[in-house]
Amino acid sequence: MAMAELSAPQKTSTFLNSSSRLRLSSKLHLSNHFRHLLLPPLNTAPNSKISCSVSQNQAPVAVQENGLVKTKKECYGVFCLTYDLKAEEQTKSWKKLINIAVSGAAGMISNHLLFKLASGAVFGPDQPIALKLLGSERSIQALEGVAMELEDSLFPLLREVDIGTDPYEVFQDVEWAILIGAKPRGPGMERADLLDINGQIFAEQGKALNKVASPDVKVLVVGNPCNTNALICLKNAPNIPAKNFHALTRLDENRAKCQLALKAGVFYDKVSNMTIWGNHSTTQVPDFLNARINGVPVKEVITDHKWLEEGFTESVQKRGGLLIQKWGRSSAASTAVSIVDAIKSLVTPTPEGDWFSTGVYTDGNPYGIEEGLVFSMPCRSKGDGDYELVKDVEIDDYLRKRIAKSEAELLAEKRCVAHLTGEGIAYCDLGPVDTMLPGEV
Ligand SMILES: NC(=O)C1=CN([C@@H]2O[C@H](COP(=O)(O)OP(=O)(O)OC[C@H]3O[C@@H](n4cnc5c(N)ncnc54)[C@H](OP(=O)(O)O)[C@@H]3O)[C@@H](O)[C@H]2O)C=CC1
Ligand SMILES: O=C([O-])CC(=O)C(=O)O
Repeated sequence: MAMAELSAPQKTSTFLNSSSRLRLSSKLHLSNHFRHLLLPPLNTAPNSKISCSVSQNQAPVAVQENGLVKTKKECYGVFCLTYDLKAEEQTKSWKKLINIAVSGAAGMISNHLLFKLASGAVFGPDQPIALKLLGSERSIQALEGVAMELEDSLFPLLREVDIGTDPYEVFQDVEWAILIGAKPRGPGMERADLLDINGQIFAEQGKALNKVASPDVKVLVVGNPCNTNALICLKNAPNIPAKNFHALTRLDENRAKCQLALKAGVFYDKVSNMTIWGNHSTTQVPDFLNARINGVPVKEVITDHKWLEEGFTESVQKRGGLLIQKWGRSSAASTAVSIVDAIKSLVTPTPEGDWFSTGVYTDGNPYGIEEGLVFSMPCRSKGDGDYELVKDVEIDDYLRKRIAKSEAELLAEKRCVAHLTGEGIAYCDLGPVDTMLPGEV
Protein backbone atom coordinates (compact mmCIF):
# COMPACT_ATOMS: atom_id res chain seq x y z
CA MET A 1 0.00 0.00 0.00
CA ALA A 2 1.10 3.53 -0.53
CA MET A 3 2.05 4.23 3.06
CA ALA A 4 4.04 1.04 3.50
CA GLU A 5 7.12 2.64 1.97
CA LEU A 6 7.56 5.21 4.74
CA SER A 7 9.84 3.00 6.78
CA ALA A 8 12.44 2.71 4.02
CA PRO A 9 13.39 6.38 3.59
CA GLN A 10 13.47 6.87 7.37
CA LYS A 11 16.16 4.21 7.69
CA THR A 12 18.31 5.81 5.00
CA SER A 13 17.84 9.42 6.01
CA THR A 14 21.37 9.85 7.35
CA PHE A 15 22.82 9.92 3.84
CA LEU A 16 20.00 11.66 2.06
CA ASN A 17 20.80 15.00 0.51
CA SER A 18 18.69 18.04 1.31
CA SER A 19 16.30 17.51 -1.56
CA SER A 20 15.77 13.89 -0.66
CA ARG A 21 15.01 14.91 2.88
CA LEU A 22 12.28 17.09 1.51
CA ARG A 23 10.85 14.21 -0.43
CA LEU A 24 10.87 12.23 2.76
CA SER A 25 9.16 14.96 4.70
CA SER A 26 6.55 15.28 1.95
CA LYS A 27 5.77 11.64 2.35
CA LEU A 28 5.57 11.87 6.10
CA HIS A 29 3.35 14.86 5.74
CA LEU A 30 1.09 12.92 3.44
CA SER A 31 0.77 10.03 5.79
CA ASN A 32 0.20 12.20 8.85
CA HIS A 33 -2.21 14.69 7.43
CA PHE A 34 -3.79 13.28 4.32
CA ARG A 35 -4.36 9.66 5.16
CA HIS A 36 -7.99 10.34 5.96
CA LEU A 37 -8.48 12.28 2.73
CA LEU A 38 -7.15 9.61 0.41
CA LEU A 39 -9.61 7.61 -1.60
CA PRO A 40 -9.20 3.82 -1.96
CA PRO A 41 -5.85 3.08 -3.60
CA LEU A 42 -5.21 1.16 -6.79
CA ASN A 43 -3.66 -2.26 -6.56
CA THR A 44 0.05 -1.81 -5.97
CA ALA A 45 2.98 -4.12 -5.55
CA PRO A 46 4.17 -4.54 -1.93
CA ASN A 47 7.41 -2.53 -2.24
CA SER A 48 6.29 -0.03 -4.84
CA LYS A 49 7.60 3.55 -4.58
CA ILE A 50 4.35 5.41 -4.52
CA SER A 51 3.84 8.37 -2.27
CA CYS A 52 0.26 9.19 -3.30
CA SER A 53 -2.79 7.06 -3.50
CA VAL A 54 -5.39 7.49 -6.18
CA SER A 55 -8.97 6.37 -6.44
CA GLN A 56 -10.15 3.90 -9.04
CA ASN A 57 -12.34 6.55 -10.58
CA GLN A 58 -9.35 8.85 -11.10
CA ALA A 59 -7.66 6.15 -13.18
CA PRO A 60 -8.30 7.74 -16.62
CA VAL A 61 -6.05 10.68 -15.82
CA ALA A 62 -3.31 8.82 -13.99
CA VAL A 63 -0.76 7.04 -16.14
CA GLN A 64 -0.54 3.40 -15.13
CA GLU A 65 2.11 0.84 -15.90
CA ASN A 66 1.58 -2.81 -14.98
CA GLY A 67 -1.13 -1.83 -12.55
CA LEU A 68 1.11 0.74 -10.85
CA VAL A 69 0.55 4.45 -10.79
CA LYS A 70 3.65 6.02 -12.31
CA THR A 71 5.00 8.69 -10.01
CA LYS A 72 7.59 11.38 -10.64
CA LYS A 73 11.01 11.52 -9.05
CA GLU A 74 10.47 14.81 -7.24
CA CYS A 75 6.99 15.77 -6.19
CA TYR A 76 4.77 17.04 -3.48
CA GLY A 77 1.54 15.47 -2.24
CA VAL A 78 -1.25 15.32 -4.78
CA PHE A 79 1.16 16.53 -7.47
CA CYS A 80 2.96 13.17 -7.36
CA LEU A 81 0.48 11.81 -9.86
CA THR A 82 1.46 11.84 -13.51
CA TYR A 83 -1.37 12.95 -15.75
CA ASP A 84 -1.96 12.32 -19.39
CA LEU A 85 -3.34 15.66 -20.52
CA LYS A 86 -4.38 14.20 -23.86
CA ALA A 87 -6.68 11.69 -22.17
CA GLU A 88 -9.43 14.15 -21.36
CA GLU A 89 -11.52 16.23 -23.73
CA GLN A 90 -11.12 19.39 -21.66
CA THR A 91 -7.33 19.30 -21.59
CA LYS A 92 -6.61 17.78 -25.00
CA SER A 93 -6.00 21.16 -26.62
CA TRP A 94 -3.70 22.42 -23.86
CA LYS A 95 -0.12 23.35 -24.62
CA LYS A 96 2.87 21.30 -23.49
CA LEU A 97 3.57 21.67 -19.77
CA ILE A 98 6.22 24.25 -18.86
CA ASN A 99 8.52 24.17 -15.84
CA ILE A 100 8.81 27.33 -13.75
CA ALA A 101 11.32 27.68 -10.91
CA VAL A 102 10.79 30.18 -8.11
CA SER A 103 13.44 30.84 -5.46
CA GLY A 104 12.61 32.42 -2.12
CA ALA A 105 9.40 30.50 -2.60
CA ALA A 106 8.41 30.69 1.05
CA GLY A 107 8.80 34.46 1.13
CA MET A 108 6.28 37.27 0.99
CA ILE A 109 6.44 38.05 -2.73
CA SER A 110 6.17 34.40 -3.67
CA ASN A 111 3.15 34.02 -1.45
CA HIS A 112 1.29 36.27 -3.86
CA LEU A 113 3.03 35.23 -7.05
CA LEU A 114 2.65 31.46 -6.95
CA PHE A 115 -1.13 31.61 -6.87
CA LYS A 116 -1.21 33.94 -9.87
CA LEU A 117 1.09 31.62 -11.81
CA ALA A 118 -1.02 28.60 -10.91
CA SER A 119 -4.29 30.32 -11.81
CA GLY A 120 -3.29 30.81 -15.45
CA ALA A 121 -3.17 34.60 -15.12
CA VAL A 122 0.40 34.72 -16.41
CA PHE A 123 0.84 32.08 -19.11
CA GLY A 124 -2.79 31.71 -20.16
CA PRO A 125 -5.76 29.40 -19.62
CA ASP A 126 -4.42 26.59 -21.84
CA GLN A 127 -0.91 26.46 -20.43
CA PRO A 128 -0.36 23.75 -17.79
CA ILE A 129 2.57 24.44 -15.49
CA ALA A 130 4.92 22.72 -13.09
CA LEU A 131 6.22 24.79 -10.17
CA LYS A 132 9.71 24.04 -8.88
CA LEU A 133 10.09 25.76 -5.55
CA LEU A 134 13.54 26.51 -4.17
CA GLY A 135 13.97 27.14 -0.47
CA SER A 136 16.62 26.55 2.16
CA GLU A 137 17.03 24.74 5.46
CA ARG A 138 15.46 27.85 7.02
CA SER A 139 12.31 27.56 5.00
CA ILE A 140 11.67 23.82 4.62
CA GLN A 141 8.61 23.78 6.83
CA ALA A 142 7.21 26.94 5.32
CA LEU A 143 7.77 25.58 1.83
CA GLU A 144 5.69 22.55 2.68
CA GLY A 145 3.01 24.91 3.91
CA VAL A 146 3.12 26.72 0.56
CA ALA A 147 2.78 23.40 -1.28
CA MET A 148 -0.18 22.44 0.93
CA GLU A 149 -1.95 25.70 0.08
CA LEU A 150 -1.31 25.09 -3.60
CA GLU A 151 -2.82 21.61 -3.25
CA ASP A 152 -5.88 22.98 -1.52
CA SER A 153 -6.41 25.59 -4.23
CA LEU A 154 -7.33 22.90 -6.82
CA PHE A 155 -5.87 24.87 -9.75
CA PRO A 156 -6.60 22.84 -12.93
CA LEU A 157 -3.48 24.12 -14.70
CA LEU A 158 -1.08 23.33 -11.87
CA ARG A 159 0.13 19.83 -12.67
CA GLU A 160 3.28 19.51 -10.59
CA VAL A 161 4.80 21.06 -7.49
CA ASP A 162 8.32 20.10 -6.46
CA ILE A 163 10.11 21.53 -3.47
CA GLY A 164 13.81 21.40 -2.77
CA THR A 165 16.88 23.15 -1.45
CA ASP A 166 19.40 22.21 -4.11
CA PRO A 167 19.28 24.51 -7.17
CA TYR A 168 20.94 21.81 -9.28
CA GLU A 169 17.86 19.63 -8.69
CA VAL A 170 15.16 22.28 -8.58
CA PHE A 171 16.26 24.05 -11.77
CA GLN A 172 16.33 20.85 -13.84
CA ASP A 173 14.83 21.58 -17.30
CA VAL A 174 13.13 24.82 -16.20
CA GLU A 175 11.99 27.17 -18.96
CA TRP A 176 11.47 30.11 -16.58
CA ALA A 177 13.34 30.96 -13.38
CA ILE A 178 12.04 33.70 -11.10
CA LEU A 179 14.77 34.38 -8.57
CA ILE A 180 13.32 36.14 -5.54
CA GLY A 181 15.17 34.75 -2.51
CA ALA A 182 17.83 37.11 -1.15
CA LYS A 183 19.11 38.23 2.21
CA PRO A 184 17.66 41.58 3.25
CA ARG A 185 20.10 44.32 4.24
CA GLY A 186 20.19 44.39 8.04
CA PRO A 187 20.92 47.36 10.33
CA GLY A 188 24.54 48.47 10.08
CA MET A 189 25.29 46.13 7.19
CA GLU A 190 27.63 47.59 4.59
CA ARG A 191 26.32 47.70 1.08
CA ALA A 192 29.44 45.87 -0.09
CA ASP A 193 28.68 43.00 2.32
CA LEU A 194 25.14 42.73 1.00
CA LEU A 195 26.42 42.64 -2.57
CA ASP A 196 28.84 39.90 -1.63
CA ILE A 197 26.38 37.74 0.35
CA ASN A 198 23.61 37.95 -2.21
CA GLY A 199 26.10 37.77 -5.03
CA GLN A 200 27.22 34.33 -3.78
CA ILE A 201 23.60 33.14 -3.92
CA PHE A 202 23.14 34.38 -7.50
CA ALA A 203 26.53 33.07 -8.64
CA GLU A 204 25.60 29.61 -7.41
CA GLN A 205 22.14 29.79 -8.97
CA GLY A 206 23.63 30.99 -12.26
CA LYS A 207 25.96 27.97 -12.29
CA ALA A 208 23.06 25.65 -11.55
CA LEU A 209 20.89 27.16 -14.31
CA ASN A 210 23.80 26.87 -16.70
CA LYS A 211 24.18 23.20 -15.95
CA VAL A 212 20.62 21.89 -15.67
CA ALA A 213 18.03 24.38 -16.95
CA SER A 214 16.57 24.45 -20.44
CA PRO A 215 19.24 26.13 -22.64
CA ASP A 216 16.77 28.88 -23.55
CA VAL A 217 15.57 29.48 -19.98
CA LYS A 218 14.33 33.02 -19.26
CA VAL A 219 15.53 34.33 -15.90
CA LEU A 220 13.90 37.17 -13.96
CA VAL A 221 15.92 38.38 -10.97
CA VAL A 222 13.86 40.06 -8.25
CA GLY A 223 16.05 39.67 -5.16
CA ASN A 224 17.96 42.87 -4.46
CA PRO A 225 20.19 44.45 -5.58
CA CYS A 226 18.48 42.91 -8.61
CA ASN A 227 20.48 44.49 -11.47
CA THR A 228 23.84 43.41 -10.10
CA ASN A 229 22.48 40.05 -8.95
CA ALA A 230 21.22 39.48 -12.51
CA LEU A 231 24.65 40.41 -13.87
CA ILE A 232 26.35 37.93 -11.52
CA CYS A 233 23.83 35.26 -12.46
CA LEU A 234 24.32 35.66 -16.21
CA LYS A 235 28.12 35.80 -15.92
CA ASN A 236 27.97 32.42 -14.17
CA ALA A 237 25.77 30.94 -16.87
CA PRO A 238 27.79 31.24 -20.08
CA ASN A 239 25.74 28.61 -21.92
CA ILE A 240 22.55 30.65 -21.57
CA PRO A 241 22.21 33.73 -23.82
CA ALA A 242 22.89 36.88 -21.74
CA LYS A 243 19.82 38.35 -23.38
CA ASN A 244 17.63 35.90 -21.45
CA PHE A 245 18.36 37.54 -18.08
CA HIS A 246 16.16 40.30 -16.67
CA ALA A 247 16.20 42.40 -13.51
CA LEU A 248 12.76 43.42 -12.32
CA THR A 249 12.11 47.14 -12.81
CA ARG A 250 8.47 46.72 -13.78
CA LEU A 251 7.34 47.68 -10.27
CA ASP A 252 9.07 51.03 -10.80
CA GLU A 253 7.34 51.45 -14.16
CA ASN A 254 3.96 50.73 -12.59
CA ARG A 255 4.67 53.16 -9.74
CA ALA A 256 5.65 55.86 -12.24
CA LYS A 257 2.47 55.36 -14.29
CA CYS A 258 0.38 55.69 -11.17
CA GLN A 259 2.03 58.96 -10.11
CA LEU A 260 1.61 60.51 -13.58
CA ALA A 261 -2.03 59.42 -13.75
CA LEU A 262 -2.67 60.93 -10.35
CA LYS A 263 -1.15 64.26 -11.32
CA ALA A 264 -2.93 64.38 -14.70
CA GLY A 265 -6.27 63.34 -13.21
CA VAL A 266 -6.67 60.35 -15.52
CA PHE A 267 -6.97 56.64 -14.85
CA TYR A 268 -3.62 54.90 -15.02
CA ASP A 269 -4.46 52.88 -18.13
CA LYS A 270 -4.08 56.12 -20.09
CA VAL A 271 -0.33 56.29 -19.38
CA SER A 272 1.93 54.53 -21.89
CA ASN A 273 5.54 54.45 -23.14
CA MET A 274 6.91 54.58 -19.61
CA THR A 275 10.62 53.85 -19.39
CA ILE A 276 12.58 53.31 -16.22
CA TRP A 277 16.26 53.78 -17.01
CA GLY A 278 19.06 52.24 -14.97
CA ASN A 279 19.28 50.62 -11.60
CA HIS A 280 16.45 49.45 -9.34
CA SER A 281 17.63 51.93 -6.74
CA THR A 282 17.17 55.55 -5.83
CA THR A 283 19.20 56.58 -8.90
CA GLN A 284 16.65 55.06 -11.29
CA VAL A 285 15.31 57.46 -13.91
CA PRO A 286 11.56 57.48 -14.61
CA ASP A 287 11.44 58.97 -18.10
CA PHE A 288 8.70 61.61 -18.40
CA LEU A 289 10.19 62.92 -21.66
CA ASN A 290 9.09 59.94 -23.77
CA ALA A 291 6.08 58.81 -21.71
CA ARG A 292 2.59 59.61 -22.97
CA ILE A 293 -0.83 60.26 -21.49
CA ASN A 294 -3.71 59.50 -23.83
CA GLY A 295 -1.06 59.35 -26.58
CA VAL A 296 0.14 62.92 -25.88
CA PRO A 297 3.66 63.63 -24.52
CA VAL A 298 3.54 63.92 -20.73
CA LYS A 299 5.22 67.35 -20.77
CA GLU A 300 2.33 68.71 -22.84
CA VAL A 301 -0.26 67.31 -20.42
CA ILE A 302 1.57 68.11 -17.18
CA THR A 303 3.03 71.58 -17.58
CA ASP A 304 4.53 71.72 -14.09
CA HIS A 305 7.97 70.61 -15.30
CA LYS A 306 9.62 71.33 -11.97
CA TRP A 307 7.30 68.72 -10.43
CA LEU A 308 8.22 66.24 -13.15
CA GLU A 309 11.95 66.73 -12.59
CA GLU A 310 11.83 66.74 -8.80
CA GLY A 311 8.56 65.66 -7.12
CA PHE A 312 7.60 62.94 -9.61
CA THR A 313 11.08 61.54 -10.03
CA GLU A 314 11.75 61.36 -6.30
CA SER A 315 8.33 59.90 -5.51
CA VAL A 316 9.04 56.96 -7.85
CA GLN A 317 12.62 56.50 -6.66
CA LYS A 318 11.54 56.45 -3.00
CA ARG A 319 8.11 54.80 -3.26
CA GLY A 320 9.42 51.55 -1.81
CA GLY A 321 10.77 53.34 1.26
CA LEU A 322 7.50 55.13 1.89
CA LEU A 323 5.64 51.86 1.66
CA ILE A 324 7.97 50.27 4.19
CA GLN A 325 7.30 53.17 6.57
CA LYS A 326 3.55 52.56 6.28
CA TRP A 327 3.47 48.76 6.13
CA GLY A 328 6.51 47.88 8.19
CA ARG A 329 7.69 45.59 5.37
CA SER A 330 8.55 45.97 1.71
CA SER A 331 6.14 45.73 -1.23
CA ALA A 332 5.06 42.16 -1.77
CA ALA A 333 1.66 42.10 -3.49
CA SER A 334 2.47 44.88 -5.96
CA THR A 335 5.86 43.32 -6.63
CA ALA A 336 4.16 40.01 -7.46
CA VAL A 337 1.77 41.85 -9.77
CA SER A 338 4.70 43.53 -11.48
CA ILE A 339 6.42 40.15 -11.96
CA VAL A 340 3.23 38.96 -13.67
CA ASP A 341 3.26 42.10 -15.85
CA ALA A 342 6.96 41.63 -16.67
CA ILE A 343 6.47 38.02 -17.80
CA LYS A 344 3.26 38.78 -19.68
CA SER A 345 5.09 41.51 -21.57
CA LEU A 346 7.46 38.85 -22.88
CA VAL A 347 4.86 36.22 -23.73
CA THR A 348 2.29 38.52 -25.38
CA PRO A 349 2.98 40.95 -28.23
CA THR A 350 3.57 44.54 -27.09
CA PRO A 351 0.71 46.81 -28.19
CA GLU A 352 1.55 48.84 -31.31
CA GLY A 353 3.59 51.95 -30.46
CA ASP A 354 4.02 51.10 -26.77
CA TRP A 355 6.89 49.52 -24.83
CA PHE A 356 7.78 48.25 -21.35
CA SER A 357 10.80 48.51 -19.04
CA THR A 358 13.00 45.67 -17.95
CA GLY A 359 16.58 45.46 -16.73
CA VAL A 360 18.58 43.76 -19.49
CA TYR A 361 22.16 43.25 -20.59
CA THR A 362 23.53 46.39 -22.25
CA ASP A 363 25.69 44.80 -24.94
CA GLY A 364 24.76 46.36 -28.27
CA ASN A 365 22.46 49.03 -26.81
CA PRO A 366 21.82 52.09 -29.00
CA TYR A 367 21.85 54.65 -26.16
CA GLY A 368 25.57 54.78 -25.44
CA ILE A 369 25.26 53.06 -22.08
CA GLU A 370 28.39 51.20 -21.04
CA GLU A 371 28.37 47.58 -22.15
CA GLY A 372 28.45 44.71 -19.66
CA LEU A 373 25.78 46.00 -17.27
CA VAL A 374 22.21 45.01 -16.49
CA PHE A 375 20.35 48.25 -17.05
CA SER A 376 16.65 49.03 -17.30
CA MET A 377 15.73 50.17 -20.80
CA PRO A 378 12.64 50.36 -23.06
CA CYS A 379 11.81 47.08 -24.80
CA ARG A 380 9.24 45.55 -27.09
CA SER A 381 8.34 41.89 -27.60
CA LYS A 382 6.64 39.84 -30.29
CA GLY A 383 5.31 37.62 -27.51
CA ASP A 384 7.82 34.81 -28.06
CA GLY A 385 9.65 35.32 -24.75
CA ASP A 386 12.31 37.43 -26.47
CA TYR A 387 12.52 41.25 -26.77
CA GLU A 388 14.19 44.01 -28.71
CA LEU A 389 15.34 47.42 -27.49
CA VAL A 390 13.27 50.42 -28.64
CA LYS A 391 15.50 52.63 -30.79
CA ASP A 392 13.54 55.80 -31.41
CA VAL A 393 13.54 57.38 -27.95
CA GLU A 394 14.64 60.93 -27.29
CA ILE A 395 17.37 61.54 -24.70
CA ASP A 396 17.83 65.18 -23.66
CA ASP A 397 20.50 66.66 -21.37
CA TYR A 398 18.40 66.15 -18.24
CA LEU A 399 17.86 62.47 -19.01
CA ARG A 400 21.47 61.96 -20.10
CA LYS A 401 22.82 63.33 -16.82
CA ARG A 402 20.44 61.24 -14.71
CA ILE A 403 21.07 58.10 -16.73
CA ALA A 404 24.83 58.62 -16.35
CA LYS A 405 24.45 58.71 -12.55
CA SER A 406 22.62 55.39 -12.48
CA GLU A 407 25.18 53.97 -14.91
CA ALA A 408 28.04 55.09 -12.64
CA GLU A 409 26.32 53.45 -9.68
CA LEU A 410 25.98 50.15 -11.53
CA LEU A 411 29.62 50.30 -12.62
CA ALA A 412 30.62 50.77 -8.98
CA GLU A 413 28.44 47.81 -7.95
CA LYS A 414 30.03 45.78 -10.73
CA ARG A 415 33.56 46.57 -9.43
CA CYS A 416 32.44 45.32 -6.00
CA VAL A 417 31.47 41.92 -7.36
CA ALA A 418 34.32 41.37 -9.83
CA HIS A 419 35.28 38.25 -7.84
CA LEU A 420 31.84 36.80 -8.60
CA THR A 421 31.66 37.68 -12.29
CA GLY A 422 35.07 36.29 -13.22
CA GLU A 423 36.48 39.78 -13.83
CA GLY A 424 39.34 39.76 -11.36
CA ILE A 425 39.75 41.24 -7.90
CA ALA A 426 36.85 43.16 -6.42
CA TYR A 427 37.39 46.81 -5.56
CA CYS A 428 34.54 48.41 -3.66
CA ASP A 429 34.30 52.20 -3.62
CA LEU A 430 30.59 52.69 -3.03
CA GLY A 431 29.68 56.00 -1.45
CA PRO A 432 27.70 55.94 1.80
CA VAL A 433 24.51 57.31 0.23
CA ASP A 434 24.85 55.65 -3.14
CA THR A 435 23.25 52.38 -4.24
CA MET A 436 20.25 52.71 -1.96
CA LEU A 437 17.40 50.31 -2.68
CA PRO A 438 14.04 51.99 -3.09
CA GLY A 439 13.18 50.59 0.33
CA GLU A 440 16.27 51.94 2.06
CA VAL A 441 15.49 55.65 2.05
N1 LIG B 1 13.08 44.28 -7.80
C1 LIG B 1 12.04 44.72 -7.13
O1 LIG B 1 11.23 45.50 -7.66
C2 LIG B 1 11.80 44.32 -5.71
C3 LIG B 1 12.65 43.46 -5.10
N2 LIG B 1 12.44 43.06 -3.81
C4 LIG B 1 13.40 42.14 -3.23
O2 LIG B 1 12.87 40.82 -3.29
C5 LIG B 1 13.51 40.01 -2.31
C6 LIG B 1 12.50 39.15 -1.59
O3 LIG B 1 11.53 39.93 -0.97
P1 LIG B 1 10.41 39.26 -0.02
O4 LIG B 1 9.79 38.09 -0.66
O5 LIG B 1 9.55 40.36 0.46
O6 LIG B 1 11.36 38.81 1.15
P2 LIG B 1 11.24 37.74 2.33
O7 LIG B 1 11.88 38.33 3.54
O8 LIG B 1 9.85 37.27 2.45
O9 LIG B 1 12.26 36.63 1.85
C7 LIG B 1 12.24 35.96 0.68
C8 LIG B 1 13.20 34.81 0.82
O10 LIG B 1 14.55 35.24 0.81
C9 LIG B 1 15.34 34.29 1.48
N3 LIG B 1 16.15 34.86 2.57
C10 LIG B 1 15.72 35.52 3.64
N4 LIG B 1 16.74 35.77 4.49
C11 LIG B 1 17.84 35.25 3.91
C12 LIG B 1 19.19 35.16 4.29
N5 LIG B 1 19.62 35.62 5.46
N6 LIG B 1 20.05 34.57 3.43
C13 LIG B 1 19.61 34.07 2.26
N7 LIG B 1 18.33 34.11 1.88
C14 LIG B 1 17.46 34.68 2.69
C15 LIG B 1 14.39 33.34 2.15
O11 LIG B 1 14.30 32.18 1.37
P3 LIG B 1 14.98 30.80 1.76
O12 LIG B 1 15.25 30.75 3.22
O13 LIG B 1 13.97 29.84 1.31
O14 LIG B 1 16.22 30.80 0.95
C16 LIG B 1 13.07 34.05 2.09
O15 LIG B 1 11.97 33.19 2.05
C17 LIG B 1 14.29 40.99 -1.44
O16 LIG B 1 15.63 40.97 -1.86
C18 LIG B 1 13.67 42.34 -1.76
O17 LIG B 1 14.56 43.40 -1.53
C19 LIG B 1 11.34 43.48 -3.11
C20 LIG B 1 10.44 44.34 -3.68
C21 LIG B 1 10.62 44.86 -5.02
O1 LIG C 1 14.08 47.91 -1.05
C1 LIG C 1 13.39 46.88 -1.05
O2 LIG C 1 13.71 45.79 -0.55
C2 LIG C 1 12.05 46.92 -1.71
C3 LIG C 1 12.13 47.34 -3.10
O3 LIG C 1 13.04 47.01 -3.85
C4 LIG C 1 11.08 48.19 -3.60
O4 LIG C 1 10.09 48.42 -2.89
O5 LIG C 1 11.20 48.66 -4.74
